[in-house]
Amino acid sequence: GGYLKEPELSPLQLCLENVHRTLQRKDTQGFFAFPVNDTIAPGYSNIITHPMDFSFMKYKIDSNEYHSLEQFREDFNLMCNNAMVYNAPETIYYKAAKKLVLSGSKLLSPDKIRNMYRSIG
Ligand SMILES: COc1ccc(OC)c(-c2cc(C(C)=O)n3cccnc23)c1
Repeated sequence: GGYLKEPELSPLQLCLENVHRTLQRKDTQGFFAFPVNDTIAPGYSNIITHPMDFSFMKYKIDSNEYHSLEQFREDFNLMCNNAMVYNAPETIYYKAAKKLVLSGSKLLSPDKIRNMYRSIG
């Protein structure tokens, strides 16, 4: 809308926005909404070499950096795995990541991915 040129989203981008929104809704506490920083997580940047969070994934969708659903799933799994590397198993972050990665594995199963590709033609 409006007079400024808004980039039209491709079918894959629209599909990724939907998947991203569905997964982010499960992060009710917002632990995965933004990058983890060394202030709230001491030594984080020394331990986690490839940080990932939902805001960065959204940026990558909108800048058309994902060329497949699988590439998106890799970033999602990276984000959850980072939390299970940095945080001890008894922490709320580790437990939230474990639950989130399970949700993602269901939503992004090979069968679900196949059906999504069929729907975007
Ligand atoms: C307590 O409130 C918040 C708010 C935002 C957070 O990350 C964006 C986090 C957070 C998120 C994480 C993760 C995901 O490892 N974390 C690890 C240690 C300490 N804090 C966090 C916690």
